[in-house]
Amino acid sequence: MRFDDVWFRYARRAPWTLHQVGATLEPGQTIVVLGRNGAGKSTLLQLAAGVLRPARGAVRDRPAVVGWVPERFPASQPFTTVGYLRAMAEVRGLPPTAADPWIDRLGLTPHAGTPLADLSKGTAQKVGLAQALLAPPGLLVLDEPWEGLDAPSRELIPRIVAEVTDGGGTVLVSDHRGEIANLPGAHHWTVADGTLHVAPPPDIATDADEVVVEIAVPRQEAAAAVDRLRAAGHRVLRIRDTSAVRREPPAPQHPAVVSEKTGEGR
Ligand SMILES: Nc1ncnc2c1ncn2[C@@H]1O[C@H](COP(=O)(O)OP(=O)(O)OP(=O)(O)O)[C@@H](O)[C@H]1O
Repeated sequence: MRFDDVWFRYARRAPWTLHQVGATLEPGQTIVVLGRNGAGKSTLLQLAAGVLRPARGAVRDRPAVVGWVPERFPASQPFTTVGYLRAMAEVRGLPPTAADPWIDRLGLTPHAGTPLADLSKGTAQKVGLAQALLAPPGLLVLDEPWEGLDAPSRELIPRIVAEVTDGGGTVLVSDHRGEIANLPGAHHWTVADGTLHVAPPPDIATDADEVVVEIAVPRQEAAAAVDRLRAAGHRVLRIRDTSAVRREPPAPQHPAVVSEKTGEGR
């Protein structure tokens, strides 16, 4: 997918919010969008998701399934949590019960019968996250997904991001809270002065007494391996699924988990 010389403004005579945006998003990539308040991060994400349309240029080759989590989930809809998510599953062409695993995983079960309008901000955000994940997204767009979430839910975000990219999806996420450190290997895009600046993933920073050990594990064991490594005090720096990036057919490939022993029990 790519931004092909995209220009956008909110009104005909208004100054351009974004101009001359050109960038490519590859399958399997995580891209973190940085920038000061009002720089245009949300605007860029909405253009990526197809919520906004460019005034000039185009967003090309957008994946068929887009998961879009806005900064504020619009909770003023006449549904309960379970009613909304099951209806969204049907909109996606799925059985209504496809919503149930996400209700469970995101800790929404106690709120299943609660009207959306009565949910706390964090719980409403989780409903927004669940609806975006009902069908595996080829593009997942997360606008400040950590906002309002409790600590256990915040820890879920990097894991969900890794699952989407491991499956060959692309994740575009904005971040002004510095949670970016939890998405190792992500590309950094910065929006400033109405334009987009693209940078490759920063080099892995290591302490003088550390080494990087690359290991490969079966795909279905990757999440458990990451959990075990972290529990043992290692830093997991990057999860790479080269098969997904190259669009090769699913087979017994081996995603690499890069781990560092800190020696300090971090
Ligand atoms: N619906 C709108 N109508 C008019 N102007 C808008 C609209 N939404 C955003 N803007 C303006 O466009 C600019 C970019 O806003 P945007 O929300 O994309 O920035 P942001 O980087 O996401 O900011 P924040 O971190 O505060 O969410 C800002 O000047 C904002 O006021």
